[in-house]
Amino acid sequence: MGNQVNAIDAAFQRLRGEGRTALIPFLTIGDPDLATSVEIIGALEQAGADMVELGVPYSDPLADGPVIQRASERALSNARVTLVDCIEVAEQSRNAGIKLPFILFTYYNPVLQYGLERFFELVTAKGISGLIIPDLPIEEDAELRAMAEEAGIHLIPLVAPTSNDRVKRIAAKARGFVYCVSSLGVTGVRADFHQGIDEFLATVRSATDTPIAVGFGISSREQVERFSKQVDGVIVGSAIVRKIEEAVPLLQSPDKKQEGLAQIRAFVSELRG
Ligand SMILES: O=P(O)(O)OC[C@@H](O)[C@@H](O)c1c[nH]c2ccccc12
Repeated sequence: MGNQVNAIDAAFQRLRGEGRTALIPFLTIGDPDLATSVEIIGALEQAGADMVELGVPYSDPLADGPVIQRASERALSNARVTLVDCIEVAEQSRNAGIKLPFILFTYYNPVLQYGLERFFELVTAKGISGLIIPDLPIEEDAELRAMAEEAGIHLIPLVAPTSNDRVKRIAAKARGFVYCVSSLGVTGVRADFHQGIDEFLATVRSATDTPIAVGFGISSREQVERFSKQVDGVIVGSAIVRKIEEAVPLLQSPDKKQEGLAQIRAFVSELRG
C-alpha cells in the first residue's frame, strides 16, 4: 500500500484544481443500524461530500457533545456495533460502488482492546485511507504512526487553538490533512467559534504544506463559506448526525427509508452549495 497514491491526497489535489474546499461529513456507524449506514454513506456521496469520517461508536465519547453521544448510544444499543462492524461497513460501501475516501474515526481504547497488529491487519486493503484518533496525542503515537504509514493509511492529527507551540510539531508530522478544531470543548453545533480562530488557522496554514481542515460546530452553508477561504476542508458532524437522528423513524420503516435518505441528502447538498 505504501507506494499507491492515497485517496485523501488525490481528493485534495482534485479539489485544488477545481478551486473547491472539501466537504467532510462525519457519521456514527450503526446509527440507526449497519445496513442503513451504508445507505447513508451513499447519500452523502450523492449529496457531494468529498470524503467521510466513519465514526466508531464508543461507550465513553469524552470529546463528544450530546448529539453524537446519543448516536453512539443508539448504535451500541441497537446493534452492539464493534470496530470490526465499522470496517465491514467500509468494505460493504466500497462493494456498493461508493468511491468516497474513508477516514476511520475512533477513540484509542477500541483499537488498544483489539490490538494494534490485529487492527492494522483488519483495516489494510479495506478501502480506508485515513485514521483519526482524537485521544492519542503525538507524544504517544510513534508505534501506531509507523504501522499506519506501513499500511498506507494517513494518521490525521488534531490541533486545537490552545495547541500553540505544539502546532508546528503536530503539523510537521501530519499526513492527509491537519484537523483544526474550531473551538474548545466538545463537538456540537455552535453560533460562534474560538475568538482567535482566524489567527489560529493562519498559524496552522503557515506551519505545513499538508492540507488543513476545520471542524467543530459547523452547521450551515454560510459557516462553510466563511471557512472555505482559509482551509482546504470543512468537517461537519453533529449537524448531520442530528439530521440522521430526526430521520431515524423514516429510515427504520422500509417504505419511508428513501424519504429519510432524501432528507439527509438535501441537508448535505445545502451545506455543499
Ligand atoms: O460535531 P461537530 O461539531 O460538527 O464536529 C465534527 C465532529 O463531529 C467529528 O469530527 C468528531 C466526532 N467526534 C469527535 C471527537 C473529537 C474530535 C472530532 C470529533
